[in-house]
Amino acid sequence: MQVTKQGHVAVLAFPFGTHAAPLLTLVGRLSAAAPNLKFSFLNTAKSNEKVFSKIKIAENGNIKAHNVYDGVPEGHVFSGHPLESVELFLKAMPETFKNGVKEAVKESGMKVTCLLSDAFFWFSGDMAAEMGVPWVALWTAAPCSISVHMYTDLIRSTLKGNGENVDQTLKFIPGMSAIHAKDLPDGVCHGNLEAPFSCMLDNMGRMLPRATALAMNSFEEIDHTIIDDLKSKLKMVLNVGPFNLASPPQSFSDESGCIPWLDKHRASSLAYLCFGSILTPSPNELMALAEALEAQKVPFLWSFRDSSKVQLLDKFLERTSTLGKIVPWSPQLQVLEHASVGVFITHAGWNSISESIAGGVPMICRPFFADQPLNGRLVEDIWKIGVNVEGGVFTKCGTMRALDLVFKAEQGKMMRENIGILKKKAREAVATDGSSTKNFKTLLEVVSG
Ligand SMILES: [O-]c1cc(O)cc2[o+]c(-c3ccc(O)cc3)c(O[C@@H]3O[C@H](CO)[C@H](O)[C@H](O)[C@H]3O)cc12
Ligand SMILES: O=c1ccn([C@@H]2O[C@H](COP(=O)(O)OP(=O)(O)O)[C@@H](O)[C@H]2O)c(=O)[nH]1
Repeated sequence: MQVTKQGHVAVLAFPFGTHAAPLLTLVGRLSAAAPNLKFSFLNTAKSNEKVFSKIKIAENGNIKAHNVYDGVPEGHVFSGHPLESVELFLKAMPETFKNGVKEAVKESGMKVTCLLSDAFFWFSGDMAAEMGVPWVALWTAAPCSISVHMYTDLIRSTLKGNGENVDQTLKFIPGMSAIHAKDLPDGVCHGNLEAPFSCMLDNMGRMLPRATALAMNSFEEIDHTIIDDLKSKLKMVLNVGPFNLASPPQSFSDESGCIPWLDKHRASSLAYLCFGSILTPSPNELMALAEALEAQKVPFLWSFRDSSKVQLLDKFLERTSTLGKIVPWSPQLQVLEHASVGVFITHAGWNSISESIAGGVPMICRPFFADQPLNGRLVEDIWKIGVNVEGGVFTKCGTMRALDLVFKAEQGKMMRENIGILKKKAREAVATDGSSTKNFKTLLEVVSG
């Protein structure tokens, strides 16, 4: 599948969480299929450095990183508020990207022929209209969560007047009868609805109908009801994932020797733990989690990124040095495809869930924020491919019970069967005549004009 058309695609990346990485992966796929297209990848310097070092994109020289202002004033002293850098970045938009596009056009000598942005960037509709080019938005989370943002007004008006603590289900939205109001991201019907991030999500839901296409890191067969409903509200909905299956297998670095360590273990015998690129559980939860693994004698591979907290586990590691291994970073795609991994203890970030499905590994979820509670509900109640920790936080007893459920109970057997079915559907979607492959061809036509 190759197109020869020339053009210049301006790509706008959200530099927090794991958003820029899947967007760059998609750009790599598009560039390989359309080698005469130039891609200007606009992102903060810090995020560009991270994603371009980790993602080995087709070296055809047509993808160029452009650093945009991150919104942090010179000499700024951070307060330590977790959202501060995000809100500074949001405040500086869209000027940061408008300036970035101007520079990319000047440097390449080519007018922009398509705008490809993270779906968060609702202002891309106006930017694309001013340039007279298509706007393609990429939603890097689950189909269910973008649908929530499309229905924000209806959710707010329907749930209005019910106390914050009244637990309502969204039975008035197609495909969401099992979703609870408390599962929703902050900014939809709870939290500070006037906060910059909440306003961005609200604007996104209003502006997406102007997008020429909404691309998603998912596959149609995962949730036909919601995806069909999205198609009734948007011009074009193109599920072109799971990205980790749709892209050709990449060489990967395994500096900590994870794969050789996994090779020494029996099939479905161990737990893999990772909480994404932003989060680390509290010290109390870390200790509870460690005690549960030790008490159950479950071998574990733990990707633990927070060097300031890892010493909390020193004593635990001394006692369990023959049981488990802690690493600062793992080749997660390859780990989840390894036969020895029997359960993935995760924060329920979408990329992690998508990769666990691709690997056929049931999950124990401990959601923290954003779309993670919603993803945890999908895992436990809709797809039945895992469980959420009791009470929403790691305790020694609750985690031991969850491990027993997955490894020893009949319910765990059912989870493995269910995720095996989803894994098969995901692989069929990216096969030569699969739904995601067909959608990618359509996306390529839109992007290449
Ligand atoms: O990095 C983030 C920082 C922040 O302050 C807020 C968010 O919110 C979301 C989000 C919000 C609402 C929603 O419906 C989905 C996501 C973030 O998205 C992250 O996306 C990942 C997939 O690309 C993954 O699903 C993570 O769990 C989300 O946190 C990031 C940030
Ligand atoms: O040791 C690690 C930790 C994370 N990841 C990758 O980081 C991403 C985490 O994305 P997710 O959406 O789950 O969570 P977020 O980072 O957005 O909270 C996934 O693609 C993982 O494969 C990885 O490769 N190795």
